Amino acid sequence: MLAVEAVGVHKKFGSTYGVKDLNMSVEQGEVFGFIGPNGAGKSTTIRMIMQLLSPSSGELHVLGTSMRQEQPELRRRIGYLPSEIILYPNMTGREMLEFTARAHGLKVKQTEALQYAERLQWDPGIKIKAYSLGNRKKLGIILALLHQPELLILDEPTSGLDPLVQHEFFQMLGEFNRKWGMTIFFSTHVLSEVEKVCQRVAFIRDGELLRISRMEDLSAGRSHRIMLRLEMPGDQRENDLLKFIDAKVQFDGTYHWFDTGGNPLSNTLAALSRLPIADLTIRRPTIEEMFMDDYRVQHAEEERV
Ligand SMILES: Nc1ncnc2c1ncn2[C@@H]1O[C@H](COP(=O)(O)OP(=O)(O)OP(=O)(O)O)[C@@H](O)[C@H]1O
Repeated sequence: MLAVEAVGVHKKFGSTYGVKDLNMSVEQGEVFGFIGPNGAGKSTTIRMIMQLLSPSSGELHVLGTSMRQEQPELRRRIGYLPSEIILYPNMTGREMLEFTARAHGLKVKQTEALQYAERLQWDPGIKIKAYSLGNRKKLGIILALLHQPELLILDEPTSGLDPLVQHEFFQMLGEFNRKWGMTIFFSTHVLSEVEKVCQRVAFIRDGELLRISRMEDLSAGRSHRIMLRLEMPGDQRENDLLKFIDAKVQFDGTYHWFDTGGNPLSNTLAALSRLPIADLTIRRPTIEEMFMDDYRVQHAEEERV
């Protein structure tokens, strides 16, 4: 059984698409990252998985159940952290925990909620209206975990959490995944987050899923991006050394841009040291650039076939 399976799913809002022809499957027991810029369609997808929106067309299955009809029972098997959490402002954190636990037929002391609170450095004794953004987020995380769900859906879980708490949170996710086989689906726009915990990652943009990659395939053997300004002005693309480093070197009027390709960075730097450098920036490609590179390569291959 798959945890999530989308086949040709579209979601239209009037004349615009939230999601277009989404085809994706998430295995049970997998930690799956869902990456994309603002407005890409991440929350729309998550809201369809959570039955808060219905697909306009296509087939969506969650934990083996079709989303064609309301499936209230399914909610008990899923933990959900929305990107914006709605809470009762006059309750304390502990009262909110008790309230949600009761909805699951549980008492807080039967759950691990207070251990999670300690690990996330969260104080349950404060009124919700007095919580900072980070503390609201921590409460949202604990509420989503309270009933130890089979499938945990996290929409931008780390915004507002400081780095130490983020680290602990990722540790916890890894433990739940290993200990209980919890499937974790989380959306983010931060590469370092998916690198830490995800086995596979999907990239979505403008409502379209561009690609799904295994984490190790995405980052293996990646080149660096170099941005170089030379002492001499003007287009130096015909310079033998630059052509040797990357035959596809580009020039934007001020800077030359190129990739190290499969060459070790030290070889590129040794070659560059023979040029009169005025300014130099070296960076890893962003996740979007990685996906776009893979996407172009894939399409070029498809066109050749
Ligand atoms: N209820 C709605 N009514 C109309 N358009 C919507 C609605 N919800 C989302 N959209 C549109 O669908 C597209 C996808 O939005 P969505 O919120 O899913 O993106 P996202 O990837 O979650 O972005 P963000 O990171 O900014 O939350 C956007 O163009 C958005 O304006």
